[in-house]
Amino acid sequence: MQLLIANHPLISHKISILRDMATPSPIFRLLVEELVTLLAYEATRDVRVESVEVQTPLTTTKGLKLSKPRPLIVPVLRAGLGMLEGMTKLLPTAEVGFLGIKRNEETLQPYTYANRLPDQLDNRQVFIIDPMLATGGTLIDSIDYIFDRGASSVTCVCLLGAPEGVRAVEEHLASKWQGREVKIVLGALDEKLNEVGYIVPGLGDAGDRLYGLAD
Ligand SMILES: O=P(O)(O)OC[C@H]1O[C@H](OP(=O)(O)OP(=O)(O)O)[C@H](O)[C@@H]1O
Ligand SMILES: O=c1cc[nH]c(=O)[nH]1
Ligand SMILES: [Mg+2]
Repeated sequence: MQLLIANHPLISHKISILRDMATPSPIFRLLVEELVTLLAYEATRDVRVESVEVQTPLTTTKGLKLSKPRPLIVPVLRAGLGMLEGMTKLLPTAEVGFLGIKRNEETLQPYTYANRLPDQLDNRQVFIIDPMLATGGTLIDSIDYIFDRGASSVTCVCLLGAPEGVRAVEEHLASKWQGREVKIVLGALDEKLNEVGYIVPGLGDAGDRLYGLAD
């Protein structure tokens, strides 16, 4: 597993505003979208491409285009939906599949309430988007759904991660999916989880910050 933590002043600046509890939902949504576009630049570095010949007004030259099968973007509902627009801006030809996963706030166990993924993902490059990687349970289940369908690689784009969650994902991959290609791109690696499974310093509940209270 490859872990990539963005180290860029613009990203840190935008994340600091997200962390601020006074930032209202409309600004929060805008910043999430901007951040995803910045992180997606790094996350898509290994996207598969093939050569094409391009006719410019002056000559023909070699260029690149995204290979088929097209990449698949999977936002994990609800909070991951806030990252979809930013991601499709960079990968406009990608397909989109959906996973609805909510963790039980007492047990911290994830529960899947929606799954609209293609049955077959053979040889597909998949991008999971979810702002928060806390205990890692949600990401582990998401990765399992995708590798069970035959995908060749998974890149996870998250805004904030906790060391405990990154470790849990790494251990799971080593025990179940050794040799599969997984990259995690984080806007920031935070300090720890608190006693109720929230990322510290974090930004609170990403779904609530994006869309208001729904629990
Ligand atoms: O790493 P974990 O401990 O599994 O926690 C991370 C999950 O928690 C949040 O979703 P939540 O369950 O709050 O659902 P929501 O997006 O509907 O608010 C977040 O968007 C992740 O999906
Ligand atoms: O800090 C956290 C942890 C899980 N989910 C969130 O939205 N925030
Ligand atoms: Mg939530």
